[in-house]
Amino acid sequence: MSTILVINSGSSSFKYQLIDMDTENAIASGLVERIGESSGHTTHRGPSGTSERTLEIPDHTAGFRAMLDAFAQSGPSLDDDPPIAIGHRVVHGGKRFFEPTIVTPLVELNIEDLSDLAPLHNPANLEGIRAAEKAFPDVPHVAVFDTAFHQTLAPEAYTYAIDAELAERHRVRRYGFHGTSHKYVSEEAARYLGKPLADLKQIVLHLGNGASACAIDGGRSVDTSMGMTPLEGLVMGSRSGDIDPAVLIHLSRRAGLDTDGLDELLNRRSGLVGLAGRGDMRDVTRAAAGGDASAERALATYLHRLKHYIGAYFAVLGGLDVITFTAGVGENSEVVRAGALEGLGALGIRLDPERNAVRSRDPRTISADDSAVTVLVIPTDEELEIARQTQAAIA
Ligand SMILES: Nc1ncnc2c1ncn2[C@@H]1O[C@H](COP(=O)(O)OP(=O)(O)O)[C@@H](O)[C@H]1O
Ligand SMILES: CC(=O)OP(=O)(O)O
Ligand SMILES: [Mg+2]
Repeated sequence: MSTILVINSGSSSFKYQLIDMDTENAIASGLVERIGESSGHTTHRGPSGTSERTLEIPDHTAGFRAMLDAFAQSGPSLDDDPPIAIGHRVVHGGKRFFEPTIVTPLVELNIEDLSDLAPLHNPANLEGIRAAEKAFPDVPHVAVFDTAFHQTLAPEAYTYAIDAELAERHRVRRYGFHGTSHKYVSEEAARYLGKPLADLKQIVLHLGNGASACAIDGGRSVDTSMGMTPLEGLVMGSRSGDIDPAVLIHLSRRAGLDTDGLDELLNRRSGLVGLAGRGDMRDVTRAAAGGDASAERALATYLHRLKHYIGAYFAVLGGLDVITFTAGVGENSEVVRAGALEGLGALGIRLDPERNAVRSRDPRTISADDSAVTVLVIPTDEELEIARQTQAAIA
């Protein structure tokens, strides 16, 4: 059996899947959570069921070891049947990386060099790569970049209107993220509808802990809401998304916040956390339904921003065939889907409330039959997409 192990590292957690490339089925998958907190947690699903452990996981290296222990204890054995390659999600590829790339010491240096553009993500990605190289020194490691899918953005979509020379020197431009997910989901949408990708104007709303919108024309990313870093755009779990840049100037002058303080504010104490004191959309929608005023405000702000991007991308695309919701919030929250599309009948967007209420792990249509724009829910599978690209890179 040829398998590929995929590591999708986040700032305080990582997900993994061992995928059989002949069938594209996950033989094992799991989650290592709360890395760096006093009690970490692992969940491993393998052929013999699900096993969980609570233990201290100080860093991603320890997290990787905890994953190897889970494989050793609950199977399948990675010693008896080692993967043919390891695929790694790397969030920021800057201007250098547009393709899945076999990891070398030079590639690692470049990923490290891009860390200040993705401080929550690239250091964790690199730590995952290094731990994996120690455990599997004899197989190729492939980096698959979140930024790669957005290489098709036109200059007017990636340019910030500041001093051009300064921007060039400091690599300031829109790169965009979640590209692996936007690519996978937009291709799945075309497949589900039985229509050529080349004929479709699509908006994909990737709403997880981090969230981004993407306008896709004929399979090419033409605009996306995240920017130079994964901070711009939509309201997220703990990130602000769009904000008047002068707010930073004001807060540094009047509230005594230095650059680290501003970084911490915008990346960790903003978004749903900043507005409602909690970053998980399940808690926010529950509290809002119970009449909690700050949760109501947080949800309304989140939905207003989403609607704003849907309208903007309709205009950028010059028409629209499909809107697809994906990732944790997009796949699971009927309240968010309904709220984001409420009042968009004039754009030909009409939800069917009964279809929207269906809970399922399958791709599904949630728009009404008379809706000009088809609205879908499609579960993302970044790990499968990374495995496919890893296989192509080593072929
Ligand atoms: N039933 C649900 N209703 C609303 N939100 C949900 C539900 N299930 C999961 N979520 C949201 O999904 C988020 C995680 O999404 P996910 O795509 O796994 O994020 P990430 O990959 O960024 O960690 C959680 O923080 C939670 O807010
Ligand atoms: C790029 C990004 O924000 O990723 P995540 O949603 O996994 O935090
Ligand atoms: Mg994610």
